[in-house]
Amino acid sequence: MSNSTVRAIVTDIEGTTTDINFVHKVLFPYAHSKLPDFLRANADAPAIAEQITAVRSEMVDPSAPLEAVIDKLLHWIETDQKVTPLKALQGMVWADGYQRGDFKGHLYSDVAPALHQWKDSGKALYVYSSGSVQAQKLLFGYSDAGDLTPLFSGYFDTHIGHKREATAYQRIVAELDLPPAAVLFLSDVIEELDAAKQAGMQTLQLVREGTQPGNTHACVTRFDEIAL
Ligand SMILES: CSCCC(=O)C(=O)COP(=O)(O)O
Ligand SMILES: [Mg+2]
Repeated sequence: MSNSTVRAIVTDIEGTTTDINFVHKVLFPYAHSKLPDFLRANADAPAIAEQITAVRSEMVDPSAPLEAVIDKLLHWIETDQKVTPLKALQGMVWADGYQRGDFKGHLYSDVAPALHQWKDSGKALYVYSSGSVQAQKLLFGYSDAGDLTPLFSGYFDTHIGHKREATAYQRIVAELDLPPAAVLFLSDVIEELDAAKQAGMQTLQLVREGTQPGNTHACVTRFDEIAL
């Protein structure tokens, strides 16, 4: 694929830059095991109390005890719910894991060279993931290709909207202050690509191992197949 009209690239993480197995078999189990004690120890810290309040607002009983809040969060992890307060708390717990060297952020081997090349050729790079902005910065900051955060001009999470809704992409494009057609969105998930296309963005599906290709968006299997 060759396209010189692209001025900015917005990339998804899970299934696009990063193996789904890293997210589901390393990050989610780590959060599942550490979150209960993290919350018990830090529930009164303002940044954490704010997220606990946000979880309670999603529960039938808004004054549910902390242990019920923990059970709710563990259920959301087990069922891969993209709920904003869960994502914020996961980011806080993963910070400790990255800093201790328990794991590094997985990137497919083609990702870092392509990001460097696109940045060097004047493209602005952004991330849009359901993981919190903190979690995104950690994954790219402690990645197995080194600290890639200087390459990115910005990060978006579910505070801007949900990834299957066109309004989220309209807001992203407005923040980038570019025409939608000058922005390329990369993802493995057809519903996300459909929403981005509805907002006027260019789209490209990453078909990594195990991804089902669709037929409504152009596809590549690796970042080095994308010539911009
Ligand atoms: C930012 S790393 C953790 C990813 C995550 O929590 C997640 O739910 C994956 O979401 P994505 O939008 O990247 O598919
Ligand atoms: Mg994805």
